[in-house]
Amino acid sequence: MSGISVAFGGVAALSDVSLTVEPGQVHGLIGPNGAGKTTLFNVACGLVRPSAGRITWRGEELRRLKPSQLSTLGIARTLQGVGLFGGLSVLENVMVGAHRHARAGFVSALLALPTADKDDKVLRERAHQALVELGAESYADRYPGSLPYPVQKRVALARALVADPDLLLLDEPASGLAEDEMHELGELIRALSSRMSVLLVEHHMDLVMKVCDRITVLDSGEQIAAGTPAEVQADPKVTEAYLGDEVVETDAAELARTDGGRHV
Ligand SMILES: Nc1ncnc2c1ncn2[C@@H]1O[C@H](COP(=O)(O)OP(=O)(O)OP(=O)(O)O)[C@@H](O)[C@H]1O
Repeated sequence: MSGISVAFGGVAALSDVSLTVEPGQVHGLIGPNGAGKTTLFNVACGLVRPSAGRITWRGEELRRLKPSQLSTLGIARTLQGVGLFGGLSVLENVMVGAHRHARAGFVSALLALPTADKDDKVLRERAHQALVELGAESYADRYPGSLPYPVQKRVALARALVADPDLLLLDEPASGLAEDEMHELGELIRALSSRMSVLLVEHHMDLVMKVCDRITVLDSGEQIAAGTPAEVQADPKVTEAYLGDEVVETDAAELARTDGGRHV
């Protein structure tokens, strides 16, 4: 993505931001609250159309990118909300992510032609493998609503992985996870980078520093730093941006205490 700008109702959410995810690398996108991370992530998913800038994928410019194009482009994503289908089993949810590997079209599936049957078997097998990779195969027949949040997150990740993407977009995959689950997630993301590139939006700094090859830092819609984890950590502009954020959070916590926490 280069020179990306986005404005919501005249207010700039992103100004001239550029970011390249290199093949086989994990690229972190960080910044304090309201920095513009989700907005940039949504631009990459085709959910938000930038007012300026270019999105290029494998050397070709993607004009008017739509979320529905992602799977054909070899791009998969997980969103902040888990977004599983409540009426489908875990296995079926994951199968939805694998549909780009189906050879039969919608019509033959509808008419239950033999190709569709064969496809169904292949997709089931792929989905099962993805669940095994995420250690969630024992939940295959359960429904998402009955599962703990961390398991739902794994299923959502399995659904993204089953498409065998070249680029995986992850928006806050560690939110709501316990320390050991976060550690496992870190190992998994590192392992994934041998077969795909990853763009990771994440608040947990330990995780970001551990798994990313490169990091872009946003603050108030502007790119304030980019580089390796060590370079970014040593950048005074980054420390300053986060300090401001902590002061705001401390104020909020203080307010909650003095107000008995009723309004915060
Ligand atoms: N749909 C929208 N309409 C109006 N303003 C928006 C919209 N989405 C985001 N914004 C504004 O754009 C700015 C960037 O928001 P964004 O959610 O991208 O930041 P973020 O870095 O992801 O924040 P957080 O870490 O809190 O999730 C904020 O000022 C936010 O209020």
